Amino acid sequence: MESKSEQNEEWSSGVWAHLAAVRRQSPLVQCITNFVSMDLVANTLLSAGASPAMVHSVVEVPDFTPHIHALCVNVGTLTPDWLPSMKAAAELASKLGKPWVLDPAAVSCSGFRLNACLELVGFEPTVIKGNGSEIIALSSASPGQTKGADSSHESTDAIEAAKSLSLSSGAVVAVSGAVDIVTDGKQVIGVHNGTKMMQKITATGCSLAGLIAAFLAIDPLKPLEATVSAMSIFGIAGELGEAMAKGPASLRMHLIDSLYGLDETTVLNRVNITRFG
Ligand SMILES: Nc1ncnc2c1ncn2[C@@H]1O[C@H](COP(=O)(O)OP(=O)(O)OP(=O)(O)O)[C@@H](O)[C@H]1O
Ligand SMILES: Cc1ncsc1CCO
Ligand SMILES: [Mg+2]
Repeated sequence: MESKSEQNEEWSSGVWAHLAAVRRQSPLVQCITNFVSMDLVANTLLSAGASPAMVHSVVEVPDFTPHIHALCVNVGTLTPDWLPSMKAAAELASKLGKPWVLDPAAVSCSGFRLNACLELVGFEPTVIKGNGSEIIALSSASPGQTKGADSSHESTDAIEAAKSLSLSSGAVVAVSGAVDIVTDGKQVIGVHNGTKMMQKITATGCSLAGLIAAFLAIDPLKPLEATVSAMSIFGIAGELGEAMAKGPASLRMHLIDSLYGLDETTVLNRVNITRFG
């Protein structure tokens, strides 16, 4: 049986290899994301070495989506006129075998949003990334209590919901929080990187979903590993950023700078990943 630190060492080299591949290959990531998050998602992707494109219109999907390497769909500010482009892009990405991420942001806000997310799950996302409350609501297909975009659950409260959603949808399910949880329905991995203050910057979860899409683009056959790597890298950037920050606004800036400047030694030293169960 491998020790915890041996397991962590194995993960670390994979995490660095994934970031290096994103920087080398600069995958094109189409993002249909909410108004709050567009800027931070795009800047996160650029700092990681990927190429973001916020292409939203349904009329552009047939021309553009065939050229992308991955797609991220986020329903955070959903209105009825946005849903057709999300569905069209998701359907085409799936048909063309391109990885895509669904972020069911604030899914509990309304029946409209919950139904939209359930429809999008039908287009077979590669990864579903939400916070604890979002994953619990989507997994049970019932809204429960809502705090809007914020979570009222710990990510670890959502482990069973995440496993069940993964088995029913075929997607890898990622739950962000103090410990980021990633599961394919069988394995459950915990990523312990990150810092509490990241919750105080709006759209860090949305940016993480975009980053996961970039990591899927460079390792599409290993969605669990690519997702774990993206979560660890984003968390490490947050940890380094916090050391320079005075509060959330400067953490936002330092997080982006830290992501841009990450080197191999820092990544290998800071990755903190364990298996659950
Ligand atoms: N208590 C915590 N300790 C460490 N890291 C945290 C903590 N809470 C959140 N994070 C990190 O913050 C990032 C965003 O996660 P969070 O769960 O807040 O997303 P979210 O609710 O979807 O955010 P948003 O909807 O604003 O985009 C993740 O990288 C996560 O690991
Ligand atoms: C604050 C907020 N409201 C809808 S989406 C969003 C960004 C974080 O999900
Ligand atoms: Mg979110």
